[in-house]
Amino acid sequence: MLIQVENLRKTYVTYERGHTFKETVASLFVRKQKQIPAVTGISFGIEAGEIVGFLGPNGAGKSTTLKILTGVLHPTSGAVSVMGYTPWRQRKHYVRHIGVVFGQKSQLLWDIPPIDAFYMNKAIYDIPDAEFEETLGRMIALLDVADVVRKPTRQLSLGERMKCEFAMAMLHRPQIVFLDEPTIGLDVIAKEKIRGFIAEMNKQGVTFILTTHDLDDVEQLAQRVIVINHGAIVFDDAIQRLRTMTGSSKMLRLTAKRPFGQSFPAGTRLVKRLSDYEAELAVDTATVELGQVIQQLSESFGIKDMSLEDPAIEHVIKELYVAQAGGGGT
Ligand SMILES: Nc1ncnc2c1ncn2[C@@H]1O[C@H](COP(=O)(O)OP(=O)(O)OP(=O)(O)O)[C@@H](O)[C@H]1O
Repeated sequence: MLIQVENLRKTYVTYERGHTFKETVASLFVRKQKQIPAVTGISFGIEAGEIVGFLGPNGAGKSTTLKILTGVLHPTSGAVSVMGYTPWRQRKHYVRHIGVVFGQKSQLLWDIPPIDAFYMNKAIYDIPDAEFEETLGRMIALLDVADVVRKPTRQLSLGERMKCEFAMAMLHRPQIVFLDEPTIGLDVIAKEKIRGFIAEMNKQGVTFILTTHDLDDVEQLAQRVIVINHGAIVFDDAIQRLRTMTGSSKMLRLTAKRPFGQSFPAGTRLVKRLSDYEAELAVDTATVELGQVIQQLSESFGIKDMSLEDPAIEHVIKELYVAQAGGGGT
């Protein structure tokens, strides 16, 4: 196992200042402690070569987990082993094996071109000349940034800068790369380019752990998803399993020849009636055969047009969040 996390907890401790002037002055003398349980005992393992997506609503504890895994934050309790390292204890040696890209925080230097920052990293990581030139050439070609890397960073578009952030993160050939919202704010084309790059690096053996609010990132990249809510894991499995969690495993959009009546075939649920002739049905393929449903629909209403889709993953995720909000923590 490349990454092993056991019962990880992080409780932030902050001090209340009070709202009024009097309370603020009083808080200088007697500080009232406030505990924020950001991660409440999570465990998981990640194998080499995986791409794992971390999903969860705002404040769920994703960044906190990622910060602990990259060694910048100490947990309150629990154990983490990444390639045999305890990230926050052996940070100096550990960081040579990992890469980090934060969509909201640049690793490049604003006033100098990325290429100069790359050479600074070469020195920091002590990368041999030949290895560095080879990796740099490969990254520049893959990301198509030959001209871009020579312009001052502050002149770059967000998409160009993100490509350079990725190039920089890969120069010391990390085996694991942590990504925090890597496609945030990017246009469709830039997103595709970045996702293509991640997939290519993964083919070459790099393990990726990414947090994102963009479900397309997850759908296109991750084989596995860990959903975290209120600091606890509420789902950890293959992305395909997420789709089937709502029970209805196929969405059927139908345009009929005759107007719909009141009843639809058993094993289907009317999701949306778009008109007298158009409707969206959820088909529970665990209890009824799809072919049978289609035949019944054809007999009852006639089929003018029809499409079949998996349920939107967004829908499943929303249900997971809601279920947790009602059920409290684990
Ligand atoms: N330095 C800190 N001090 C106190 N509380 C913090 C600190 N950092 C995060 N928190 C709190 O811990 C909880 C988890 O935050 P975290 O940033 O890990 O969530 P997240 O899942 O990454 O959210 P987002 O999607 O909004 O980035 C939140 O309630 C947050 O307010």
